[in-house]
Amino acid sequence: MSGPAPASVPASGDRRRSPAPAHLRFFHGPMDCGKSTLALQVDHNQSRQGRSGLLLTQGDRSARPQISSRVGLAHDAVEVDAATDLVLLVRGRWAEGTRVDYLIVDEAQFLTPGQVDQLAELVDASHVDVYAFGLTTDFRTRLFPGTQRLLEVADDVQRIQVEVLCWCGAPGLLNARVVDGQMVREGATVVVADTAPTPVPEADPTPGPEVHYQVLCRRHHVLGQLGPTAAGPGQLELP
Ligand SMILES: Nc1ncnc2c1ncn2[C@@H]1O[C@H](COP(=O)(O)OP(=O)(O)O)[C@@H](O)[C@H]1O
Ligand SMILES: Cc1cn([C@H]2C[C@H](O)[C@@H](COP(=O)(O)O)O2)c(=O)[nH]c1=O
Repeated sequence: MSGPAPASVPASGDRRRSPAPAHLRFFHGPMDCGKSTLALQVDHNQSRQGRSGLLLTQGDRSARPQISSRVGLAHDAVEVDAATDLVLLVRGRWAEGTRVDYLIVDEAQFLTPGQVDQLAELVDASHVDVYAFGLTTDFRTRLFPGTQRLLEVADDVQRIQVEVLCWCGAPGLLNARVVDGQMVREGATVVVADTAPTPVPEADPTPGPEVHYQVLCRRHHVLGQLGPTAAGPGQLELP
């Protein structure tokens, strides 16, 4: 057999570091539920065991090639896009002599279904553990294609337990896209933005529409009600 050694197996063939079968694990939830934080915690715990990981992201909120969490943690990551072949990416690391025992994949909702199948191939054929973190649904409450494929093929699927609260206090599971203060239901599936309004730079003479996201409970997502903070205190009736 030719070609580089599988990612998780050191050149010596010593499998002691990875005795259990590899898994594809998917953690999902709405925006702001702690996905990136958990991704960095998993990486921290795995690397403390002497395992070597590769972190992947696309369109991180920091606008940099990194995984960043609102808790304040951040770690450099490889920026991927829809054209990235994830098997080739990992094989490239092997070819450089870098071990890859596990992958941390943030913003996994943006993966194509084919890329999710590549992750499954890395698990099954090369014993790479994959930890993927992503949004459950888009602003229209529909599964992202990458999320759907992960739900179909992952060995283990967990909804993240940290509750994000709607403005009314109920658990918020759905993401609203807010454009210039109005909740919208039409538009491109992917519009990278944060949950807080982005300040428009004073020097910018032609600012585009201001886009941010807000997590709502199902009732207020259906009603399209962003709550008193969005409309100004006291302007909307409380439920
Ligand atoms: N100042 C803070 N102190 C404690 N926790 C915080 C703070 N700011 C944000 N968080 C936590 O960070 C979570 C968001 O984490 P993050 O990993 O950025 O979310 P996601 O990747 O799902 O959008 C919030 O739900 C909240 O629990
Ligand atoms: C709902 C929704 C979100 N997005 C974008 C917005 C953010 O850039 C990311 C999610 O970031 P987080 O780490 O979960 O906070 O996804 C999008 O493009 N389309 C959507 O419908």
